[in-house]
Amino acid sequence: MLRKSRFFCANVPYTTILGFTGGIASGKSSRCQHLLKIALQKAEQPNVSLGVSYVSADQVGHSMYEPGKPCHKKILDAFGRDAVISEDGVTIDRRKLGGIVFANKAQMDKLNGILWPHFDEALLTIVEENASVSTLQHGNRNTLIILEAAVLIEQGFVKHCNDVWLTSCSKDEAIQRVVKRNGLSVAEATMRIESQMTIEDRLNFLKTSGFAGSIQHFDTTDVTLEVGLKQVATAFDEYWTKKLRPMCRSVA
Ligand SMILES: CC(C)(COP(=O)(O)OP(=O)(O)OC[C@H]1O[C@@H](n2cnc3c(N)ncnc32)[C@H](O)[C@@H]1O)[C@@H](O)C(=O)NCCC(=O)NCCS
Ligand SMILES: Nc1ncnc2c1ncn2[C@@H]1O[C@H](COP(=O)(O)OP(=O)(O)OP(=O)(O)O)[C@@H](O)[C@H]1O
Repeated sequence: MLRKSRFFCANVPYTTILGFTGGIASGKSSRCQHLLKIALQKAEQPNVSLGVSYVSADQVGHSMYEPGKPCHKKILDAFGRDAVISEDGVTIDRRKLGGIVFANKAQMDKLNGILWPHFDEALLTIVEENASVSTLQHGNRNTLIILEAAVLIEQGFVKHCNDVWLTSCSKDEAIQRVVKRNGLSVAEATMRIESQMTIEDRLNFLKTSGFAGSIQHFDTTDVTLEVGLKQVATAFDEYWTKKLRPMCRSVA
């Protein structure tokens, strides 16, 4: 069962976190960027008091092991300095680290064991900062945070989300996209894809774990990017009309 979210920000109580998750190369980023654009357009309508922000859990994850941060030293100690250090001798080389962890589940578990205990705190801090800026600086009564996170469910941040949108595509399609985009071999791409939950497991978790929010799933296998983005716009129109618009009216 999902534990109750402890997300509560005293100054910014009207925050909606829309979690966006899905497998590698399933189309999250392109859809999130489109969602951000259309949500910002809605927020500009007359008599609407809404701030909109985008948070990338990937970027937050990277920032957690910048030089000087506690996880930097922990990763060097756990994986060996020579195995993961970049040419500058200071920063951790994500390509090297990714090569190790995506090839071996035990190594991935080791990395997650270092980072994930601090991930909630790191993400909540960014969410609260965005919500505070929206409310205190821009005077918005409500804030929508679009949170893109491949491991939203695995890591547990889903408990803080009001609603969850997901992308998926077939394994073959994902392999092709990763090979093309990341220049990896088919075997390497397959290992990355297999290191994550399947869409069936993700949907099953949401439906059986007590998650109370709405769920929207986009299968991107056989749709062009253009059609895929239109699907997102249509889904957001409904989300806007039914959920956000009623609570975002500005007070005269
Ligand atoms: C493994 C790392 C070094 C690879 O870095 P790299 O720059 O090559 O890739 P990037 O960060 O852009 O991730 C690419 C994709 O890999 C997948 N991925 C990343 N971390 C994980 C993970 N812990 N478990 C499963 N899949 C992951 C995601 O689909 C992500 O979109 C990096 O992703 C990392 O530090 N991951 C651990 C932190 C984490 O859990 N981040 C995910 C937040 S959603
Ligand atoms: N519907 C689609 N049809 C064809 N290609 C697509 C489609 N959606 C996304 N792509 C392509 O697949 C690749 C991955 O897309 P995107 O970066 O949006 O996925 P992602 O889920 O954020 O990936 P990752 O988590 O690995 O960063 C990109 O090269 C993108 O152009």
